[in-house]
Amino acid sequence: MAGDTLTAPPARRPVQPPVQVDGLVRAFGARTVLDGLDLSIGRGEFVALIGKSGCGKTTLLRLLAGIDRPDGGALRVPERRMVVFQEHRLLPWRRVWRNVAIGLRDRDARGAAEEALEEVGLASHVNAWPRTLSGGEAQRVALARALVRDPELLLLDEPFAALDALTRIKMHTLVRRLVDRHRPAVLLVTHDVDEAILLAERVVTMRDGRLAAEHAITAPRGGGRQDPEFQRLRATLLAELGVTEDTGSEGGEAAGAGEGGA
Ligand SMILES: Nc1ncnc2c1ncn2[C@@H]1O[C@H](COP(=O)(O)OP(=O)(O)OP(=O)(O)O)[C@@H](O)[C@H]1O
Repeated sequence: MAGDTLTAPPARRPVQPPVQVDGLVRAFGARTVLDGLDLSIGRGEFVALIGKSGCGKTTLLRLLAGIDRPDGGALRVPERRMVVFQEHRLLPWRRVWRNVAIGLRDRDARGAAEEALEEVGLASHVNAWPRTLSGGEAQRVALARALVRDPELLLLDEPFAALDALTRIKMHTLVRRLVDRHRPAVLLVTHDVDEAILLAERVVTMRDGRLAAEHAITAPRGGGRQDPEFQRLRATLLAELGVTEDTGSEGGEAAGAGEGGA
């Protein structure tokens, strides 16, 4: 009879999310910036973090990057993690490919760098000097430098904030394509509500040192700003941030970038 021989199904280990943060605390003097923050990011998940200026977004990102240490709580992050900052941080005395290849132990570091540069559309700039690049090109090199290391976690700290609106739109498309291909877990810190909705799968907001709310993005990708779901979420997020849409003003500085759709 079927079932006589009972073979236990192979024990399945629960899949641990690459990023798991529990009760994170970080204080600077008397100011507690992170006050028991919890966050988890799944494998290949793209999370955007928004919140008023000074609420602690970069502080959290620096802790995840391992640049800073927490005062309390637990933090689990993958070993292979890379950060792209608002400014490109390229070394001006090294050619573009060498900037990408810095610290690579591969025997063919140059080949790997060239491949990554091709992926971001800069195959023709392999031998260029950083000072000859536009802002958008330099940020693409910074992206190539991050991706060439095949990170399990990609931390993006307002990487598009200093770019003009058109370049920003192109960067959105590029980043989404690269993330779809490489599938790292991503945390994007941004002031731009539209950017958060267009790029992420989940948007979390931060207030008083903790996550205040989270929203799964259900707006269809490529639906653009006119999509009703996009509009609804945008209004919700702006309200959470205390932004009055009429004037576009608030205590912080969250706003849209003027994008028709990525
Ligand atoms: N090393 C430090 N020493 C002292 N205070 C700090 C330090 N780093 C951050 N802070 C303070 O912690 C608070 C949070 O800063 P953080 O840069 O994380 O905010 P943010 O949300 O990223 O702001 P913004 O959106 O303006 O970039 C601020 O009040 C800041 O002055």
